[in-house]
Amino acid sequence: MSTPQQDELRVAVVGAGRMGSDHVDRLAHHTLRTRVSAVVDVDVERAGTVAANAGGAEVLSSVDELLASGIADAVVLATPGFLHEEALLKIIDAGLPVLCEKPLTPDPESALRVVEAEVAAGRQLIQVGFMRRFDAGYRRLKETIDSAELGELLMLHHQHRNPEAPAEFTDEMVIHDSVVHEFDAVRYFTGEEITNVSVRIGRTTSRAGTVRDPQHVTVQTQSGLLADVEIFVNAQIGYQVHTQATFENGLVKIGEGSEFELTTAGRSGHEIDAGFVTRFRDAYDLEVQQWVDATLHGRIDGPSAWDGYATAACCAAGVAAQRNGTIEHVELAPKPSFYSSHTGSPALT
Ligand SMILES: NC(=O)c1ccc[n+]([C@@H]2O[C@H](COP(=O)([O-])OP(=O)(O)OC[C@H]3O[C@@H](n4cnc5c(N)ncnc54)[C@H](O)[C@@H]3O)[C@@H](O)[C@H]2O)c1
Ligand SMILES: O[C@H]1[C@H](O)[C@@H](O)[C@H](O)[C@@H](O)[C@H]1O
Repeated sequence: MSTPQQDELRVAVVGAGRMGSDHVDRLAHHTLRTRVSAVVDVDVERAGTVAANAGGAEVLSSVDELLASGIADAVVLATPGFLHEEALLKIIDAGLPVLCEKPLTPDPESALRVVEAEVAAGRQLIQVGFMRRFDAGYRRLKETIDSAELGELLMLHHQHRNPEAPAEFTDEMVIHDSVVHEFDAVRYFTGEEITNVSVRIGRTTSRAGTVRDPQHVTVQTQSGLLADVEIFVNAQIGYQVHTQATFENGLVKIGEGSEFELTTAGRSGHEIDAGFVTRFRDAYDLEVQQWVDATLHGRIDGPSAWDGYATAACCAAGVAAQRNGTIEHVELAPKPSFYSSHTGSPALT
């Protein structure tokens, strides 16, 4: 377990797929005061290949084996979301801090069990991987909202476009895999809970496979603010995550800019990211560095298990709204006082 005296955090990465391998690379080569002590995957061959990029990391095949080994001070959990609950309960039991990729769990019942286990453990151990809170544009917009320099925030408009969804993507995953980020974003920007969710589905792209795509999601917060999301998971054009914020005295757009704008032979424009790994690279880097540093000091500063639970409750309402075509109320259990002083707003550095 980490102590304030420790100067290097030994991290085990569980799940060596797309996200886990990216985190191994980040921890091994782009993060200070840490090293990857183990890579854990049921596919040990994959774990071995990924561990080779983190010289000296052990290769293990299960969370049980990891916890018995004692070779990690903290865990990055990057297995598919439906496997998170079981792993998190074991990691909490072992008293290890964990950066859990989103979603905390895909449904509110299991998410609440995780929250209750953390409360019973008596200290915060979980940070959820809502990396957008570490994106420079997100942080600047949050500062603008909090400072009230443009007056009151009136509305938020989000566009979330993926180039294409995997074949196994479902309507439910549109909500709990993708829109979960906007549920967290709205809660982060406003500092309020979301009270209701509706989903409308109109024309569908011929490229959509088994999902209905795009979809239009609207949420409302405790004070009445409306926010909407165009979620389009087979948009073809690349990866885009934009937000427009409408204030009483102005408008802010984030995510649409570019450091590289090209004009040539009758065309002008900028490149579009191919995926989240590049669009949010700086945000993931900062997320992981701040998590390592906070963990070395025995703290969790980023999005909490409560944020994971509250967004899971929004997802349940969103899936019901998709199915019923109604405005669905978000049901939340009482918030334990345990989380009352935790804002989940990382320090603005
Ligand atoms: N923050 C983001 O932007 C972002 C982006 C992509 C994925 N994610 C999240 O990261 C998580 C992983 O997604 P991914 O796209 O990397 O998935 P993936 O399918 O590419 O990788 C998952 C890995 O977990 C391994 N695994 C499965 N069961 C296991 C078990 N019981 N123990 C150990 N390993 C096991 C698989 O073998 C695989 O290597 C998901 O929760 C996903 O929602 C987050
Ligand atoms: O799992 C991914 C990931 O969370 C991305 O950040 C999001 O943009 C995608 O829509 C989702 O499928």
